[in-house]
Amino acid sequence: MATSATLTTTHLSTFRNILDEWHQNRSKTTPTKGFLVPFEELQQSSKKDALKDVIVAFRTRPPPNEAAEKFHGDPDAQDAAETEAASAAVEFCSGITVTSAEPGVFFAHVPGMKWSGPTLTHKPYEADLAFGPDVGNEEVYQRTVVASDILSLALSGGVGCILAYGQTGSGKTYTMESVEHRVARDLFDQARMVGKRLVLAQGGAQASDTEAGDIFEFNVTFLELLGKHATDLLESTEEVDAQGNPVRTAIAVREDKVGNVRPNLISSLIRTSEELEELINKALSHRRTSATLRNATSSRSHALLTISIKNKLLPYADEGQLILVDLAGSERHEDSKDHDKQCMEEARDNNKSLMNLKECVRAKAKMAAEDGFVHIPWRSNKLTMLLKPIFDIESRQPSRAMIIAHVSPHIQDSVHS
Ligand SMILES: Nc1ncnc2c1ncn2[C@@H]1O[C@H](COP(=O)(O)OP(=O)(O)OP(=O)(O)O)[C@@H](O)[C@H]1O
Repeated sequence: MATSATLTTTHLSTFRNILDEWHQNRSKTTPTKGFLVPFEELQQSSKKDALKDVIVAFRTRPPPNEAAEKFHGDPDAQDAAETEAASAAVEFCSGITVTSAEPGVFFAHVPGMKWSGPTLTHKPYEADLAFGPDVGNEEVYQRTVVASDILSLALSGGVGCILAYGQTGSGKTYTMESVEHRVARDLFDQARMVGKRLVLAQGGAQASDTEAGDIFEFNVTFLELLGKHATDLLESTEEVDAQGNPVRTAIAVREDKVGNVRPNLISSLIRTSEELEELINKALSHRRTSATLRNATSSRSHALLTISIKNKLLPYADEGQLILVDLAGSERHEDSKDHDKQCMEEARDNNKSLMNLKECVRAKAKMAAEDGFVHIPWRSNKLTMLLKPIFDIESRQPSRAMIIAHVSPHIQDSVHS
């Protein structure tokens, strides 16, 4: 049985004691194994064999500083107001336990109530990787994007996709923006290396001055999907609506006559890391944010950055694609109850598209594991239609999806998690 928010707050100290005891017992029985390769050795590591088509990583954010301090108890907190503030803060930090490890697991500590008093059920969830609150953005990037070799896959004509998934306020944009900037930093160096190998393989002499642009052409689009409405984040506009949000041209998301989903977006030719970085900054500054109960700067939309990579040496080869997706947050009913009608509809459409995405990811993972046919319902939603290169089983292109699932540390979110 799940408890209400009030009940959770009332029994926080009991929950904290149960949790402390659980942590003590767990450390005796299950030593944490940690990551297979230490961070310092990651760059040299060649652990790239047997990569899966779908890789899932958990990430949790640290609680705000003052909440962490209060969680460990303030013996001097005497008055009721202080205790109440401590209780409110404590809610932030006791709902889950994520230990950084590979393979990874997170425990949701689900509060409940029995005749004998408050209880916590410790539910484990497994994934390929897990990042606790102490792991920084560079390490997350190295262990996900770099270790899964997604840039090389896209440069070799495949489709690489990185998705940040999770509840609103759980840290998706924090992760994804850092991934986007690091991809901008690394893509052209990686392209130069892949390009040189290609020139050699074609019997050409390895020219030390081969540049990424000699071999590849990079075109970038940036789409925002809010509810059912798609717009182009690279479109500049001065016009704003009654809420002060920029008014942009609606973009149709549909299959064309030959089955491609190619929305009519501004496509920018990019030649250097700096140009890509500038474009990302421009698009992100256009992204709409609004305050929600859980996040003062919630994005509330899906943002898809797509880098198409044409190989100039192999004009008939498939174009590689790198798709970086900062998904809209899933919102519980309680999180959206203060929304106006339009926001409610958007939250409902967002949740629906996320459900659909989950179905497609599960079907793709099942298909990869069983090596047989599984129907992937990617046509049911605009979001999954935009991810057709990943989900279409008729596609000849190899693909890999890395899902970074963000888990809120808040105890009242454990049921949702
Ligand atoms: N790992 C982290 N370390 C430090 N701060 C973090 C971390 N993750 C998130 N934050 C901070 O938490 C706040 C919420 O994060 P963010 O906006 O990324 O959440 P979100 O999941 O994208 O939310 P929404 O779906 O509402 O847009 C931000 O202020 C962000 O800087």
